[in-house]
Amino acid sequence: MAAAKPALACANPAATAEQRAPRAPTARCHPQALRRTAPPGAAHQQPRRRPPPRRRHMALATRAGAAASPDVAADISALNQQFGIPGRVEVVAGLGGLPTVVLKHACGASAEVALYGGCITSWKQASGDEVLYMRPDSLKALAGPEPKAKPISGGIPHCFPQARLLFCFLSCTQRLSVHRLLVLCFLLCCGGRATVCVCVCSGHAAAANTGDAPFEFTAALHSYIEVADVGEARVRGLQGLEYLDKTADPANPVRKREEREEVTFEGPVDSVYLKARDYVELDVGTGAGGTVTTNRWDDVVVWAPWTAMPEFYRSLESAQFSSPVRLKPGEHWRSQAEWAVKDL
Ligand SMILES: O=P(O)(O)OC[C@H]1O[C@@H](O)[C@H](O)[C@@H](O)[C@@H]1O
Repeated sequence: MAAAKPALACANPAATAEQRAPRAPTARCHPQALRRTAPPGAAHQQPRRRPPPRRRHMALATRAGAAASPDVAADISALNQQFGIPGRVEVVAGLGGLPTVVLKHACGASAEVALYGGCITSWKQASGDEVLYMRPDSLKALAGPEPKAKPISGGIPHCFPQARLLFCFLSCTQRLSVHRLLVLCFLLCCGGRATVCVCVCSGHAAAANTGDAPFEFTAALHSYIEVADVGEARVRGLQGLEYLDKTADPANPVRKREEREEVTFEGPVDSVYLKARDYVELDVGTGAGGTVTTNRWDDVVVWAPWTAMPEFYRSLESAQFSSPVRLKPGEHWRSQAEWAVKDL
């Protein structure tokens, strides 16, 4: 699994010494990304050995408000009888004190999911390196009083009508027997009904119309990926696609065709690539990067704000934007996105 490799650092043995060495800090680099840059040689180290995991699992139908109660621990323990996944799950007070589910795989990779919006707020590689970016302004907003007025911006928010402002329910568990990944399902009820499944390196989104009228929506997995060097970051896999350029005026996007093999960032970018391929990669500027493989998401959004603040992240999203999903009563929709960190 890609998660076993050092995050966002070049681990390609064939790379030159210059390519393998961490890049010198530049004024345009985000400090967090720099701290994560692997030291020379680290790319070849084996992930730290960890003690055998305790087998603990997650609660069925756990209410967000009860997430930290002793009952939850009991539920988790009971579920351990049912599933034999190599890892453990904990419910903690996460960002802004929000109830957050932590999934830890035996290989060392982990993910954190805030029940507020079902937002994935952290995804760490086996090496401990964080892949996702959390916006500092978002963290400040989360520290405010309830009810939350703003969604979490950062990590991987689930864009679905109203979903980012709702607390979700931890709904069920399942085991992927082939990959033996930890999987959690979060249930968001809003208009229709959406289920978001998260495992350590992939996500499923599903929606069902449980009402008695047709239901239409757009949706996205709005993944924020932190980059080490914005000047070196590039996205591949978009050449030849039509896209809506929303940079100048989001309400009146300009339709264009992408001629570049690699999309680079010299200023703000806000583009919706239409009918995109199911594989895109973001080279973060270290010779490695994040890849997204999708199933049944039509579009890809590349969004890079260019603010006065030194926020160097890129949002590479799987989206259903150009053709809204229309569900009749009783119908359902399902899609999948899988993220990985690879040498590119
Ligand atoms: O809601 P957030 O996380 O602040 O992100 C907003 C941005 O999300 C992007 O998906 C859109 O393309 C941008 O137009 C928009 O500004």
